[in-house]
Amino acid sequence: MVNSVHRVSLGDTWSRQMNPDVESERYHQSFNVERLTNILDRGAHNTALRRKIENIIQSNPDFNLQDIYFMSQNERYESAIRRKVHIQKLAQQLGWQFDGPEVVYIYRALGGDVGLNLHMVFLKALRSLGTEEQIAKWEPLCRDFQIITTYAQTELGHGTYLQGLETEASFDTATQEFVIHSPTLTATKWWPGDLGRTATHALVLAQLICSGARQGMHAFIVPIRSLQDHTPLPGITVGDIGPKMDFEHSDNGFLRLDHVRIPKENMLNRFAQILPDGTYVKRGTVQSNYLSMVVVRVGLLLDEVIPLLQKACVIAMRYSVIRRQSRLQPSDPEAKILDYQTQQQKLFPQLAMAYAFHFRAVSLLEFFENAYNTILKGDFSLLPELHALSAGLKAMVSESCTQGAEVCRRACGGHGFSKLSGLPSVLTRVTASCTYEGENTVLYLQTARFLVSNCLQAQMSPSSTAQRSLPQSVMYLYAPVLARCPAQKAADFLHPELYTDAWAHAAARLTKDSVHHLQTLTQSGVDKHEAWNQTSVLLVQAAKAHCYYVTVKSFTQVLEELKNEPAIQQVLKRLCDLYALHGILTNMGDFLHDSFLSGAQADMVRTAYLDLLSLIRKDAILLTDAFDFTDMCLNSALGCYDGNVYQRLFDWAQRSPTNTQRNPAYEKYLRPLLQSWKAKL
Ligand SMILES: CCCCCCC/C=C/C(=O)SCCNC(=O)CCNC(=O)[C@H](O)C(C)(C)COP(=O)(O)OP(=O)(O)OC[C@H]1O[C@@H](n2cnc3c(N)ncnc32)[C@H](O)[C@@H]1OP(=O)(O)O
Ligand SMILES: Cc1cc2nc3c(=O)[nH]c(=O)nc-3n(C[C@H](O)[C@H](O)[C@H](O)COP(=O)(O)OP(=O)(O)OC[C@H]3O[C@@H](n4cnc5c(N)ncnc54)[C@H](O)[C@@H]3O)c2cc1C
Repeated sequence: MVNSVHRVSLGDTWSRQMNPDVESERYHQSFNVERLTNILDRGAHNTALRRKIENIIQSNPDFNLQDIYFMSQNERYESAIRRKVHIQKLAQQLGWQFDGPEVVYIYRALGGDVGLNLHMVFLKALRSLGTEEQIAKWEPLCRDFQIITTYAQTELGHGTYLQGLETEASFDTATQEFVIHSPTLTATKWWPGDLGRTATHALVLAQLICSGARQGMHAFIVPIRSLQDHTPLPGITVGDIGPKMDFEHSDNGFLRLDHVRIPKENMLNRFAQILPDGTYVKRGTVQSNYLSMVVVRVGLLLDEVIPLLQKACVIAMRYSVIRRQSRLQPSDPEAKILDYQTQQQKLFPQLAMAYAFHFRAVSLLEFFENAYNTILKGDFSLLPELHALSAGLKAMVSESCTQGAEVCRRACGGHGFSKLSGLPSVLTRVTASCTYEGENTVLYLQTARFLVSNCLQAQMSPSSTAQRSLPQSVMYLYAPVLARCPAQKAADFLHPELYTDAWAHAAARLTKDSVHHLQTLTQSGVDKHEAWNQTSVLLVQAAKAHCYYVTVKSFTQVLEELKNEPAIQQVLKRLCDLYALHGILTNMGDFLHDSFLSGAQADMVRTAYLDLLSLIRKDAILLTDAFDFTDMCLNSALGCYDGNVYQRLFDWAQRSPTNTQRNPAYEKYLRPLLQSWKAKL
């Protein structure tokens, strides 16, 4: 079997010997797993390229991920840098583009455990905010790693509120330079990855001051370390921010700037420029310089966040078919824990979500690819919708993937608490994504702002011409919404149109309620900002429902495109149904609130949902196999393709330094303690 050989750790002797409990799950295939993998990869050619890269990585000992669970922070950092440097050498030898698909696949193969990730964030910001000449100057330096870069925006005192950033960039007309300065302790840059011990240049986001006026946040390329000996340059204080919950392989850092001078050309000028006399010339809005965050938010869903939930699902699902505990019938052998309905209820919604988010993120990426070039040319018409979609989806996906990863971890019982399961690392890593690139609540509120402004527009001009000009993703706000769900039996809830309408109804109702709440407050004399704050819990709820709706809608569109592949369509439809219905069940209050659903219909939803669990059960392992993670990438004793969990857990534990080194605590404390009683025994 070509595929299984690809997936297993070739160095492991037991990899060829399948655990029969996992093997039996693969006997009867109701759909073509390879074809589903190709769909997820967006083409068989991508699957082939990805596997080629994975084989190169897997057979090269320089990329070994063994033992990372036993490493200190320093060791993790050093090994991540080592891997990155090897990748760079390999890319040169094999003629890969430095930001080509190969590099994305290497990142995946190594579970993201590579250094210098902020280099790509810098590059995305350069391409978004720099002029063509600036890109032509700096991009080759990045490509060849003549410089190592980071993105330094967040400060000790501010991360979310970018208007509050304190770092100053004052233009000096006499020398035609910017003076970059941290005026207070709270202006210290804090958190940027690769800053603490590595970067030579930082893209510093600072308040531009020219001719005495503050012009908002702009981006400046600032050299921070010597290219000769890597020491901090004059005026620079830089270091590592200390231990973190995860991201130990990355040296998140701090940076203080004491009147550091940089040339005028180092301000990224796509959307704004300073004339030699200090006149400020604007080509966009203050928020144009936020574009790089939109770009990064879109990219990290498919490259970083969603794969973490997919991995958690693979690990927990494979473990759940080899773990046997208790009996379903007193006379039966012990049951696979995946045969318990409660275990299915934990894991299958996470699996459905992993698929739903994947397809939603692909659709967002396609929208982004269409909008991005027009935005770069100064046409901002699609930017508000792109910002609202990317902010809301980043928030929903990271939050749900974090919750999902924890569900998967706990579903593995005690072994899920062991780092060797791979699950704690998945969890702590995905947790970070709820905060970086925009804290989630704040991002939901950005989406809500877009919903409110479109809802108000609809109220003001309800004509059909006005409605047609509205952004695609919020059209449903204007469509006549059914007051009651028409379902009469459980099977009716398996119609994609029915549950998509249900989600549209809930999202529209929550948005309209928020708008009504805002209007009632302002009409009663409450200041509009205070009214916003007093409505913000409702607004976040509306934004979440909107994101759920667009995700359900994307998934149903994917199903329509699979009309000619009935087996795959059927298995994915079950996941789509489960995703939509699980959301309705867990937010039932929103659907009962205005009697859109009746109590009897709520029971039908539950019936349809529970029936789906047993249907998905027989395909569960194949659906996780389709993600096609290699054992190396999973790095999990519980999640390996061959299912040899117990042998692996035992063998990996032997490698712990605590089992191979002398115990200093015995010499220092335990021996004296034990020996003090010797005379009396
Ligand atoms: C590869 C994996 C490894 C992991 C790497 C991790 C790397 C991590 C890097 C980082 O974390 S970098 C730092 C990221 N920081 C943030 O994301 C900060 C979050 N804050 C913001 O985005 C903004 O400050 C804010 C929350 C949007 C608020 O900004 P502001 O107060 O200026 O705006 P508002 O008054 O709320 O809105 C004004 C107006 O502007 C529109 N808008 C806001 N942001 C954008 C945007 N990005 N693009 C386009 N438009 C935007 C907003 O909708 C308003 O429009 P109107 O409603 O007035 O039309
Ligand atoms: C692993 C990691 C890597 C990072 N990498 C980088 C990097 O490379 N470069 C970089 O510049 N930064 C980086 N960051 C910083 C990150 O972008 C910020 O921490 C993030 O944007 C959140 O900002 P904050 O810390 O100021 O949170 P805060 O805004 O202080 O959030 C604290 C609480 O306040 C609430 N809150 C704040 N404002 C509002 C509001 N207006 N309305 C309602 N509630 C609000 C939030 O919802 C949250 O509950 C990184 C962070 C992490 C954890």
